Amino acid sequence: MLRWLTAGESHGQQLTAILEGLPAGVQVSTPDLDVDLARRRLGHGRGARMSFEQDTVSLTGGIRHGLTQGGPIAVQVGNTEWPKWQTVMSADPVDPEVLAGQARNAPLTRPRPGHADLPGMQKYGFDDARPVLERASARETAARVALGAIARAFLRQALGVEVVSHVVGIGPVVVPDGVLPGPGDNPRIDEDSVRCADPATSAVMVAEVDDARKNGDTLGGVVEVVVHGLPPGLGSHVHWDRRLDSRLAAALMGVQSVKAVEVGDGLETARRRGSVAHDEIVLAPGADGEARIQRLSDRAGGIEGGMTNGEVLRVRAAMKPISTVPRALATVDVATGEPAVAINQRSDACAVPRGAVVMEAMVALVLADAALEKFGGDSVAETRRNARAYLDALTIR
Ligand SMILES: Cc1cc2nc3c(=O)[nH]c(=O)nc-3n(C[C@H](O)[C@H](O)[C@H](O)COP(=O)(O)O)c2cc1C
Ligand SMILES: C=C(O[C@@H]1CC(C(=O)O)=C[C@@H](OP(=O)(O)O)[C@H]1O)C(=O)O
Repeated sequence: MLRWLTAGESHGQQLTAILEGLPAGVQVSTPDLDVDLARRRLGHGRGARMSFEQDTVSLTGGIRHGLTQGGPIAVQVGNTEWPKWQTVMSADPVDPEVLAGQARNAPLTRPRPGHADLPGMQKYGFDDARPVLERASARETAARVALGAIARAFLRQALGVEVVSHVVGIGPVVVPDGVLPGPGDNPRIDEDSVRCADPATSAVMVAEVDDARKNGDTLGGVVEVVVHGLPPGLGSHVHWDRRLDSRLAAALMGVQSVKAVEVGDGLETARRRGSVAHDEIVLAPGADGEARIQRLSDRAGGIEGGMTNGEVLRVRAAMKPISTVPRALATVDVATGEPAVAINQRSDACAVPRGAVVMEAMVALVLADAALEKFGGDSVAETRRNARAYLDALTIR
């Protein structure tokens, strides 16, 4: 079983993440994590912080000379702004007079509709939104992306699996049907400022973000994660919490701002008749010339009965618009009980392109867990052997 946890606040010293259960021998080092962390900072519509945040990453446990050792892997991602926040975010008590002189420490009492501020204050008994927004912030996704890079390395080395993503919608602008990134397409898609695989739609998305920003507004959208090279049989039909689709949905829904998850053609499938909703099975010659099982379509998004079916996996996550709206929304000042406008500090205008990289990380972590459940292995070589033996033994393939 693969387990992972993150800790740390948006303006704290650093984020910390632990990944436990990965086999030994996975080749991964700091530059691999840097690549994905840098991808997560990009995107038209990003806020000011993403232009200067460095995401200084350190691997502090579980990896030696570029290879995993089989023990828990510890990762730290430093926050560039820590020097400015070290008094306000100090773990240890600070002299109240020193704190009183810190403008940054002024209580935030005008909760933002759509953010965690108000329910978090009510639940944890705070009269200041600071402790809530510090942990609710999607800053935490930097830690998940660092772990996702490790899971990605494992999937690639053990199974030849590639996880890619693209933005399929920003606000009302959506890509045409049929745009599907191939296994090596991430670098090309990363070059597009909204991570859209269709250049014509990308230009309209950029204009939409510019228009929202000009009008003091924010946008959400939809990302699709596409996974190539998965064997059939990851996940299971036998119990709800072993289904791969339920595990993917929980992981994606657990990303800040995600409001819906769709597997394959999802909602559209519900509107179709059965005769045109499923993926018919045929025998056709494979690369080696032998007859192999193939599908005439991939409407299911590569999952049937809670298991991978050997086709390309496609999952979508819908992100709501950023809740720190510059044209600030109505709220109540919880200190005075008077009507007010919500807190509005610097913020992303649209985080969908960055969100796509986070979704990749979550999908990679869930798939690495499912692959280890199916194939086991204390070394990546053992996982690889087990997977090969399983595939070779399939009577129907
Ligand atoms: C990558 C990413 C970046 C985000 N950036 C911001 C931001 O700059 N400002 C903001 O108010 N919300 C931002 N959000 C969304 C908030 O974290 C989210 O609205 C908050 O957690 C409450 O949403 P929830 O109810 O879905 O958890 C971002 C989300 C993601 C995934
Ligand atoms: C810091 C990140 O995203 C942050 C997510 C976020 C939120 O409310 O979710 C609010 C903003 O934080 P700040 O006000 O410090 O700029 C974003 O920048 C990051 O992704 O690394």
